[in-house]
Parts: sequence; structure tokens; C-alpha cells
Amino acid sequence: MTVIDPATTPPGTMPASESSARPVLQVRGLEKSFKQRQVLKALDWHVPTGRVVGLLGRNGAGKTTLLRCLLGLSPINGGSIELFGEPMIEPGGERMHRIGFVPQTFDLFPWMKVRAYLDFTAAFYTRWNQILVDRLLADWELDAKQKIGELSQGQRQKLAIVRAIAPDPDLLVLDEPVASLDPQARRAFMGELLTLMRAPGKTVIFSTHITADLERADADIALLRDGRIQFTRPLAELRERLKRVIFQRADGWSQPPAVAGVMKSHVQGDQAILLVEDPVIDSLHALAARENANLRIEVPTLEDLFVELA
Ligand SMILES: Nc1ncnc2c1ncn2[C@@H]1O[C@H](COP(=O)(O)OP(=O)(O)OP(=O)(O)O)[C@@H](O)[C@H]1O
Repeated sequence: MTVIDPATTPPGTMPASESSARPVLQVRGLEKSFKQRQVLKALDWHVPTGRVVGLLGRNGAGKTTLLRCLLGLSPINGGSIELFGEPMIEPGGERMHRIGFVPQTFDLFPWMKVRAYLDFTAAFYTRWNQILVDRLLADWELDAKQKIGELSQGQRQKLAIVRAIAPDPDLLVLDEPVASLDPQARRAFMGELLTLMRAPGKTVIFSTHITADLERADADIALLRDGRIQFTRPLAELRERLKRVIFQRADGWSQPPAVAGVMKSHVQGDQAILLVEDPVIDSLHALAARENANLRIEVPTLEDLFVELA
């Protein structure tokens, strides 16, 4: 498979219309290694206030590592992180009241009952929304009298989400928040997320492999690959600008034909399949005629994009 990195979009940049917005998060040159394994490499990322951002990347790409570094939960080896315009050095302080975090797994306080855990947590926050907590417990069928240790994985994830949303955070960070949820719960959760986002100044960053959820949230897509954020772009813009271009001919292809704006390409059977940004349709037709090939241009699904790019 031929891989050509996007030339038009430097890693971590935002579309011009958004780059001037006040960032909730600004990362510059972030380095993170575990012993000899470098996971994040000179990573730059800019997330403006008021967006829902879906962080995509293959297993082991470093999504959890990145989210933990952003929140000061994992020490970094280089670079800088600013949250709400201030350097992130360690978790804690007033700023942490503005951040909600849902970790990938939630296995704290197994001996505590759901209600006791939430009451205990509420005491640390000035903006705890008890009405929302009670509504979500009822809607998501969580038994307040049950011990956390006796909850299923999905129920724990729901509890972690309730706990993260209740303090009315300005920034909500979720690490695969819906992995254990059934389709109904996932849909309800995305609904809550979007409701939360309607308030001005709120930002959500969540990692996921479930592309349907990103589509439901109409999220910006940030792709983490090779230790860097390759791009952050609104889903609608990706849909509009990226096309799947397929050249087919009986003789097949030794390599995909050269096309301006190619992000990735490969040969499969008698087809050359290219992912192209802003394709020039007339040029593609001319190329197909020269190469004696049939041409097909498709709008890729987000899942196609993820498979091609990640
Ligand atoms: N505590 C750790 N010690 C050593 N290596 C680690 C540690 N945490 C993560 N890694 C390594 O860092 C890399 C990135 O892991 P990470 O969990 O951040 O990936 P991810 O993108 O969240 O993956 P997934 O989609 O599977 O959850 C992996 O190679 C992993 O083995």
C-alpha cells in the first residue's frame, strides 16, 4: 500500500475558520515515551472552545496516553500543554473543577454504593447538578442502592459518565466512553452529550472506534497516527472534500496512478483505489481516458476514511 501523507494539511492544524477561535487546549511538541517506546512524537494539537472532537486512531496509536497526558495524569517527556490558556503541570486546583474525565475503565470504590459514591464526589464540586444526576440514574436504569463492585461493565461506564457530567464541566474528556454500552445506551449517551454541548463554551473530546457515534455527534475528527495528530477537521468538511477514486482496467496496475491531492492509495485486483482531497474531476476523467481505465468516484463513509487513513 502506498502511503502519501496529506501535504495540504500540516499535522494538528485546524481549518482556517476555526484556527482563530479561543483554544481550550493547545499542545506544542508533546513527547511521551514508555521506556524505549516513543508513543507521542512532537505532537501539536489545537482544540478551540465549543467543539465536539472525536479522537480516532488504531489500537495502540496512543489515544489513552494522549488523553492522560492532557489532563496531567501521566508525565510527559517534552513539549507543553495549555488548558484554558494555562500550562498543565499537574492535575488539581480550581481548573480541575472545569474538567470532567471518563476513563476507559472505571474500577474505583467497589465497596461503595452508587448513591454514596455520587454524594461523596458531589462534595468536591461547587456546580454539582443533582437534578441531572437523579434523572440520569433513572433514565439509564442505575440502581442507586447497588454496590459499584456489583455493577456490570456497561453500568460502571454509565456511572462514570454521570459522575463526569454532573459537575457541569467546561471540558469533558472521555476515553472510549461507550465501548461497553448497548446501542440504546450509546444513543442516549450521545443525546446527553449533544444537549450538554448546546450550552455555550463547552468542549468535548472523546476517543472512540465507533464511527457511527462520531457521525451522530457531528464531531470534528482528529486522527492520531505515527505519534502525531495528523489533522483535526469537521466531519462535514471531510465528507465534502475527500473522495474515493477508483480506476479499473483489465490489465491491472503495477502501482496506483499519480493524482494531485492523493492522501493514500493502493492496488486491489484490477483496481487502483485512491483517497483524494479536492479531486479535479476533469483531470481524473482525462487520466482514465489516457490509461484506458474506467473511473468511479465515491463519497467514502467515515468508516472507510478511518480504515484508509488510520
Ligand atoms: N503504562 C504503560 N507502560 C508501557 N507502555 C504503555 C503504557 N501505557 C501504554 N503503553 C503503550 O503505549 C502505546 C499506546 O497505548 P494507548 O493505550 O495509549 O493506545 P490507544 O490508542 O488508547 O489504544 P486502544 O485503542 O487499544 O485503547 C501502546 O503501545 C502501549 O503498549
